[in-house]
Amino acid sequence: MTATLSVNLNAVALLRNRRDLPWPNVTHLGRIALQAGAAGLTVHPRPDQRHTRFADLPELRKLIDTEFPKAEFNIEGYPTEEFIDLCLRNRPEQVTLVPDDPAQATSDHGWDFLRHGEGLARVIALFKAEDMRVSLFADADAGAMAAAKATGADRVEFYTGPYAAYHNDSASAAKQLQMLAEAAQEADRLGLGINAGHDLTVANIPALVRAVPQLLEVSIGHGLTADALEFGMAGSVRRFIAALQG
Ligand SMILES: CC(=O)[C@@H](O)[C@H](O)COP(=O)(O)O
Ligand SMILES: NCC(=O)COP(=O)(O)O
Repeated sequence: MTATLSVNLNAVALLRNRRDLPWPNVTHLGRIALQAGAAGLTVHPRPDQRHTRFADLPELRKLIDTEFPKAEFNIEGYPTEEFIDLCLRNRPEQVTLVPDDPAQATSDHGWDFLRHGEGLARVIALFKAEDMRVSLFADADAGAMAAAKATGADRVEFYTGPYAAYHNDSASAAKQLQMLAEAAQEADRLGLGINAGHDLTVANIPALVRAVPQLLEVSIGHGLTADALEFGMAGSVRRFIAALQG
């Protein structure tokens, strides 16, 4: 089964925020992405609202509900009270919990499931009681998958930054792919669904989907937005979907 594409709109929002002007329109770029075949939209509203703003979320929820009822909304973030409230108010199909400090420039590691498992389990139970699927941002570590499963999460999202970083070093990339493949096999054995994301591109996706055939969903923002500056949002969504087909 081909992994689905969820387009992360953070980079579009960052461009919008440069001026006090309503363009580029985040909701309309999301509409174009869904019209072009994306299966869903992702945002990671950070506490400082540096890119995606809290006010963007109800607009994206309304877009999916009224124009693309089969699409999914995926909200990513660290489970503060503010984030939990944002999710309860905007009711995403999927919540992806990420262990980011507010000061971080971007997401750059997965959860320490042994250290944070109990707290995660409480938040996960809350979201699942509201019929939201929960995914946990995870490093490619097969040995951590049992602790991830014990939290009650539905899926893990493997952090693909370390793989993507070696775009000019095939031996190191191969090692990262092996770690991803082994972690995915263990997650699958335990009944965890498998997502992936961070720094994915048209160039590095085919090897990833070959190494991780269990992949259900990729969420892509930075590389797709950069691609869209050249090919347009609709063209880039089609390019990334083709890359997912291997
Ligand atoms: C969790 C992850 O890797 C990305 O989803 C995240 O959205 C990146 O955040 P920025 O867009 O703020 O870099
Ligand atoms: N979860 C990954 C995501 O949503 C987007 O990451 P990136 O493609 O902006 O690096």
